[in-house]
Amino acid sequence: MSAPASHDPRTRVTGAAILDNAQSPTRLLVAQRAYPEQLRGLWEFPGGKQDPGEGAQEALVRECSEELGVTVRVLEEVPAPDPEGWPLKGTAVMRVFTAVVTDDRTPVAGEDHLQLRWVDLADPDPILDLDWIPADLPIVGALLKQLGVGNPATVRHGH
Ligand SMILES: Nc1nc2c([nH]c(=O)n2[C@H]2C[C@H](O)[C@@H](COP(=O)(O)OP(=O)(O)OP(=O)(O)O)O2)c(=O)[nH]1
Repeated sequence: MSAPASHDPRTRVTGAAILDNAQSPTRLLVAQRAYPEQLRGLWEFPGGKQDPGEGAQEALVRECSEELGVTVRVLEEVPAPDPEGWPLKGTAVMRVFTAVVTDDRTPVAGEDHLQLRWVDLADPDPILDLDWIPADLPIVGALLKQLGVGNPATVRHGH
C-alpha cells in the first residue's frame, strides 16, 4: 500500500521585483494592494500564490500576466534566509525574483491593485518609506542591497 501524498500546509507565494532594465536597472515596479481590507493600501511585489504542482518562477510569470497584463522574464532570486523563501504572516513563505517585461506592453493595475508605481532606484529612502506589507520590508532591503542601491557606480538616475 502506498503512503498517502504528503501535505504541505504552507502557503507558497511568489513575488516579482520588476525592473525597467536587466543590465542597468534604474526603476522598480511596486504595487499597492486593493484587498483584503487589512492589506488595502499597502505596497507589495506583484505576484501571488503558487498553484499545486506549479514552480515558483512559473507562478511568477502567470501572476504577472494575470495581474499586470505583461510577459516577464525571470532574472535572479533575491536570496532568502531559507530556501523555502521569506517568512510572511502565519505559515506562508514567499520567494522573490527580479524580472523584466519582455513584450511591448506596459504593466497596468487590474482589480488586485489600487495603483502601480515605478520608483527610482537611485534613492533608497523613498522606496523604504513606502507603506509596505510589514513582512516585505526585509525583502526590500535585501533587494536594494542585491541591486547595489546607494552605490552610484551600479545604479544610475532614472528620468
Ligand atoms: N503578492 C504578494 N503577496 C504578499 C506579499 N507580501 C505578503 O505578505 N503577501 C501575502 C499577502 C497574501 O496573504 C499572500 C499572497 O496572496 P495573493 O492574494 O497575492 O495571491 P493570489 O493572487 O494567488 O490571490 P487569490 O487567488 O488567493 O485571491 O501573501 C507581496 O509582496 N506580494
